[in-house]
Amino acid sequence: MNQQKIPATVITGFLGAGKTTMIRNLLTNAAGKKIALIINEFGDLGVDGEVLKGCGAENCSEDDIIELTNGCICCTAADDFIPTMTKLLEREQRPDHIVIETSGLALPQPLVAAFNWPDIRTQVTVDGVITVVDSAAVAAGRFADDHDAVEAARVEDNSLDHESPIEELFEDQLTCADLIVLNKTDLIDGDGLGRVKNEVASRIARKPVMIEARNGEVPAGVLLGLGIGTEDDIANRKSHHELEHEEGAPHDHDEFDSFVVELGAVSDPTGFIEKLKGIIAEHDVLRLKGFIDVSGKPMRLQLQAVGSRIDQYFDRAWAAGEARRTRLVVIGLREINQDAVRKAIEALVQG
Ligand SMILES: Nc1nc2c(ncn2[C@@H]2O[C@H](COP(=O)(O)OP(=O)(O)OP(=O)(O)O)[C@@H](O)[C@H]2O)c(=O)[nH]1
Repeated sequence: MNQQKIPATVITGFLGAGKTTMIRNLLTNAAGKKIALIINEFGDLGVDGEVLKGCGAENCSEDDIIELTNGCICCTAADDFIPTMTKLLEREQRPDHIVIETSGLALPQPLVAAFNWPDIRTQVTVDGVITVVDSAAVAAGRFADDHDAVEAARVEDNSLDHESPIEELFEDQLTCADLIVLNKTDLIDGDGLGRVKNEVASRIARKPVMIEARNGEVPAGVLLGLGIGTEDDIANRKSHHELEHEEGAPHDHDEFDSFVVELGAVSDPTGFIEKLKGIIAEHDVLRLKGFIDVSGKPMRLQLQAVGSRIDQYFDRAWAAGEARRTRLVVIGLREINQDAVRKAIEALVQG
């Protein structure tokens, strides 16, 4: 039986950071995958929903864009978010990926915790939390382009149960992020970008996984892992080059690199995954996706990692006559040392 779960990505970031712009770009560049969008906006009254519905992307129809306007998604998860997810999962044509755009004031942690709800946990896997940062604002010593507007919205909003000052919210959104998108880099110079990177790094204890973007243009493979050929069929075996030139892809993205590592069976998947985390951190791997052949197990272990978040579950039995193997697609920045990553991963199964 196929027990494939639907990956869900949470996108956070302050008002005006560029979340909607990034998602809009994503919808026109989604490698033919069907995306459902849950948008939580209660401050700016359905504007983002209208913008996104208006983009006419085939893989995300108006029905697939669901707006939650009854309050902050992280404060009302049980009343609003969970029933919405349940309905989405009951649909005959289920999405390939769920994207949740939180309001700029949401705390990601409670939302991520909501994915542990019994009905949801069995059908959906949290792919990752992506936090979009307004680099121009941060370089100028603020967190948002209109800092006062964000603060005013926070103070005025009666539906917010949490009263974190804006700086704490910024830190929470960064701390929870598996991938940080430094957007609006067109508005700053190299020195400014350096300051932004330092500022972001100084606010989180662990090593942040950061990428730079203009107008939220990040390939769907990097952002959501879409179109990355982890399966064996030719249609899915898109090379790095092909991925960059998908129809509708805005630009070529020479700043990213992807490659495949193939291995034999893994006898200790827990130890393997733990060590894989170290390799991901050491080599700044942005995303890793694939499956593991676990010795002696009839099912294959599906694996997806965004930054240091790794999720794994047995998705289906190996078919009769199917060659069992471990296959991982690795995505990093252009500078990634392919050989070193490959050797490090290979060494994990060589005892
Ligand atoms: N110069 C520049 N402008 C950008 C970039 N990304 C987004 N913008 C602009 O910034 C403004 C805010 O972008 P949105 O995508 O609406 O931001 P958001 O995070 O969705 O904001 P809210 O939905 O209000 O929380 C828009 O006018 C965008 O056109 C960028 O990389 N560079």
